[in-house]
Amino acid sequence: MSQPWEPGDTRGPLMGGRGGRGQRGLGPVIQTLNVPSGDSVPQLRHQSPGVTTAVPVPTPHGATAAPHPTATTDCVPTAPLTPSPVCCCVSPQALCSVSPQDLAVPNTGWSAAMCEQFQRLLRRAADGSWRRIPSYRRGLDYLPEVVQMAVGVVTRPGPRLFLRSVDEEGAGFEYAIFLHASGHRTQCLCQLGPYLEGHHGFAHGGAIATLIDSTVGTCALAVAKASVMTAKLSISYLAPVPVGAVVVADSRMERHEGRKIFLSCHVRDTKRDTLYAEATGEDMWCCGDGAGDTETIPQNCASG
Ligand SMILES: CCCCCCCCCCCCCCCC(=O)SCCNC(=O)CCNC(=O)[C@H](O)C(C)(C)COP(=O)(O)OP(=O)(O)OC[C@H]1O[C@@H](n2cnc3c(N)ncnc32)[C@H](O)[C@@H]1OP(=O)(O)O
Repeated sequence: MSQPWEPGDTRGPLMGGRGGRGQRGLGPVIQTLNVPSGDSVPQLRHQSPGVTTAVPVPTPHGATAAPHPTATTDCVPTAPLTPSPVCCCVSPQALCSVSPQDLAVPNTGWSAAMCEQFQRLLRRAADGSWRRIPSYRRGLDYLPEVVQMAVGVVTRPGPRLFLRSVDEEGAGFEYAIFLHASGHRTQCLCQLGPYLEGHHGFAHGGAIATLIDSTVGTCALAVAKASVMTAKLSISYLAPVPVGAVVVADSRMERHEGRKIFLSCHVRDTKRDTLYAEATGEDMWCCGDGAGDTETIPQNCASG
């Protein structure tokens, strides 16, 4: 029997297939999902605390469920976005087999709340104090500054980025990261989809950790301007995050010492009423001596 998917297959076990994202545009809970066995898993809506979300219910014959009540189809950004970068990778044949698609923009899986917050952050970025960071399926592809600083010469396509491993719009992580002009702070607007469920109706702690690690890691990358690795991550989970919730992970560099960058992160709801998690992390320059200095940056990225 053939494997449902194999390493290197960009579809992954529960994914809609190459280029599937953007083609179907059906949102998080309105599709019949393909599972490795070939069975289908229709999505039914389930009311959990504070959110309407989806639970997959296996049936022998999949049915198409009704659209997600919060999904929107007119989720079109009104403010100008950073244009998708031209593919300028070192090995175009290897890296450009899949056309680059910036995924840090609204799709039909984004809830109205997610779209609203995205627009708010775009408006805030209009004065240049923040910028939206494009995001792709493959973490380092098509992003010249990161390709150059992180890996130098790329000879083969990179693996898929964990956060972009689900093609179904709205089913996994939907997010856009904004980088402060100081280069010392990142904010990730994120909607946690039904595939990230842990306890019934709530996001898995590992999903929250992934969100935090990525927000912190992007901040560390921007600080280091070189390849960094997470060396330590300490998270306090303070309140469960409902599946489907829109949250903001806010990370900033606290200081750096030699090769170590010390960062903090807070995950809140968009109204800042609920603090879901707080974290501290240490990222390390992978090579060299770091910045060579000790620096503390408490103030210069405080806006917003
Ligand atoms: C412009 C921006 C665009 C952005 C565009 C975004 C693109 C999209 C990006 C998404 C962003 C995703 C971000 C994901 C980030 C991961 O998920 S990374 C994966 C998880 N992390 C890992 O796998 C790391 C595994 N660990 C390691 O590789 C190694 O242990 C490390 C951390 C590199 C350190 O190893 P090493 O360089 O050999 O260090 P070593 O010489 O042993 O020790 C040096 C010092 O560090 C200390 N140290 C070593 N390890 C540790 C530790 N774990 N904890 C604390 N201290 C330590 C030692 O005690 C020593 O201290 P001193 O004696 O000097 O005082």
